[in-house]
Amino acid sequence: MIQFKNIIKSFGPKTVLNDVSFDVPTGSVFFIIGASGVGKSVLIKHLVGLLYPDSGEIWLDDEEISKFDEQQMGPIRKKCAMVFQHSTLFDSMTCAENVALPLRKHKNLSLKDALGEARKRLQMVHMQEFGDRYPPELGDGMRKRVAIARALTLDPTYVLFDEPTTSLDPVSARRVDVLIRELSDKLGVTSIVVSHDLVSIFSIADRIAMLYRGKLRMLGSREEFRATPDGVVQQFINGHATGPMEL
Ligand SMILES: Nc1ncnc2c1ncn2[C@@H]1O[C@H](COP(=O)(O)OP(=O)(O)OP(=O)(O)O)[C@@H](O)[C@H]1O
Repeated sequence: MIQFKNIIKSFGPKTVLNDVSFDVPTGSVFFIIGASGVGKSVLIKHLVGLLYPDSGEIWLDDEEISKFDEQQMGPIRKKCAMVFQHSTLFDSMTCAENVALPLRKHKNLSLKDALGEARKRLQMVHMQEFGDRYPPELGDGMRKRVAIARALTLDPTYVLFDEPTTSLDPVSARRVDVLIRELSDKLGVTSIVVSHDLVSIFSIADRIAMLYRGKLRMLGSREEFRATPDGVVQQFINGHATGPMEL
């Protein structure tokens, strides 16, 4: 379980997160939503030690990671893998070699064993037949799935997705949604997804946290979000140009 407790984070005079608290239940697909610039990426960067709160606590499986130094964050980064918005695959390596890279680095496997493990991860994302292809030969959706396979190499408990469907065509986006759902349902992975994609949110989220003007505006299920009388939430989830939201 992940717990954010009273997180405050400012950059200079600008307070981005102002007393944000919520829990992410284990095994769930948990979405963090909100307008551009509201602090969604800032929040998830705290989970891998890319940022630290000015005050407040972050707990991950009974450890207060917001107090951890760089060395202590090492094992946390294995437990908590991140899939960045833009694919960070190496173009000069095959997909299997890309996925094998963290195994070679962290598990000291031989090339042959690492490639064998990599092919298993590619199978998890339904990309097994593309192991010998190079990333530039593939479309954006397939590259995203290879990046997800690479994030799975060290058997993480948590996978953080930063806008995984942004810039994908609708069919590829839905395939990525299905995959994120499968990772939770079949492997028990807890997925934290930062997204604006309303179709994704309302197809696969177990729980949703909406940030607004530095605060947690609402935490709930898809049904609770659909039913809320909160005008700000309704404007956001219905994508209305006008309404009470201040941008
Ligand atoms: N390292 C940093 N230094 C200064 N300001 C930062 C830093 N990182 C983020 N910010 C600011 O924090 C605010 C929130 O940024 P963040 O990237 O979390 O937004 P977001 O909700 O993920 O937006 P988007 O949906 O557009 O990606 C922005 O105003 C951004 O400029």
